[in-house]
Amino acid sequence: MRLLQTLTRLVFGATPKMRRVMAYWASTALVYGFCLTIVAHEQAAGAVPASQANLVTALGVASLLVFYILLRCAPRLNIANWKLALRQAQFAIIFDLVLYAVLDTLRGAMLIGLPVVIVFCAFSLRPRQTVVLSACAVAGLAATMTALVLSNPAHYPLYNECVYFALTTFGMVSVTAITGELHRLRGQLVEAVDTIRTLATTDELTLLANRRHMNDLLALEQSRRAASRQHVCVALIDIDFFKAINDKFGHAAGDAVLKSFAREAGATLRSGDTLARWGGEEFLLLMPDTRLDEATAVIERMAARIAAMPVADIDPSVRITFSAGVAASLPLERFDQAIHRADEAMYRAKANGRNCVLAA
Ligand SMILES: Nc1nc2c(ncn2[C@@H]2O[C@H](COP(=O)(O)OP(=O)(O)OP(=O)(O)O)[C@@H](O)[C@H]2O)c(=O)[nH]1
Repeated sequence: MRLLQTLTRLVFGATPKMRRVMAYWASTALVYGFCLTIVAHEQAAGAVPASQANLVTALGVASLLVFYILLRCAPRLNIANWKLALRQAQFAIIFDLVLYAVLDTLRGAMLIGLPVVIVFCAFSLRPRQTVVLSACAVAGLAATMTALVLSNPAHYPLYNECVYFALTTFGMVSVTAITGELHRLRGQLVEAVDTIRTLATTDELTLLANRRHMNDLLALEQSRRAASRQHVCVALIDIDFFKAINDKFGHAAGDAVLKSFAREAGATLRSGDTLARWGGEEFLLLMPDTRLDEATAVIERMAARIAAMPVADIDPSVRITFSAGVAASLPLERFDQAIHRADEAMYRAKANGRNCVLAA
């Protein structure tokens, strides 16, 4: 079982992205394999000369190997995915047309290969690139068919080739239009997922992380620190006399205070810290890799900045202060226990006259 896993990782790569790319390559290999089986069948039936059959077989196998190596090495060689997809598609179209010219009774089967190539490009090329690729494929088909009709009109009747050409062109136009639509819908889906992610993780008023997102971050931090055993601190921060601000200046002014608080408090934090709106005028601060004395210093610095913060809509003489409780999360302790101790410290800070930071 482990040997199979190692082999799979070796052949198809370790990352999900690489495995998806290799799954596309494997599908292409299947299609090539099918076409080369037809070539072998026609060679055995004497309809295709051995020299031509061997040449296209060697070309098909070599291209599969070259693209396999390029796709596997693309991240290291810094080659963009779409560039390789485009090259693969261009080669597949030429190979398909060569097979159409080389094969005899089953050559009509090759026509379905052209729309298949366009479908394969649906998620890697831009609509304009796909349109140009389709147009080139149709032009190539027209040139191949013309050459065949001119070289041997008895074997390649003009009427038959025209019917094949018209139907294939119709198929190509339809598939190209559908891939364009798919591309547009995919763009909309990516945007919608982004919006949903933002709505699900951000507090609408303050634009800080919301409580749900903070709970996810705490769970993530819990598993991370289980391995690292580093110091982590949490702090609960509650704005003082917030009800009085609402009552005196109105709810909109209260909202402005919350927004200003979030902006100014966020500006005092280090890159690894996360401040979330935990409830109405209460905030939870998560400080990874931080000792208790460092955490207390961070919050005191924040208090000084908040006290100096001007807020639109309220009397400039009113200073905003907060009370905070900070706790170090003990090794192997769940975060909710540390948050509970920070909460108790915060209530003591309130009872002590507010506008202070107390460690649990
Ligand atoms: N403007 C505004 N007010 C809010 C929001 N969420 C909660 N509040 C108000 O915040 C106030 C909190 O009041 P209290 O819990 O009594 O706390 P406080 O007045 O700050 O008193 P202490 O915490 O003891 O200093 C309540 O009046 C809530 O209605 C909000 O999003 N916007």
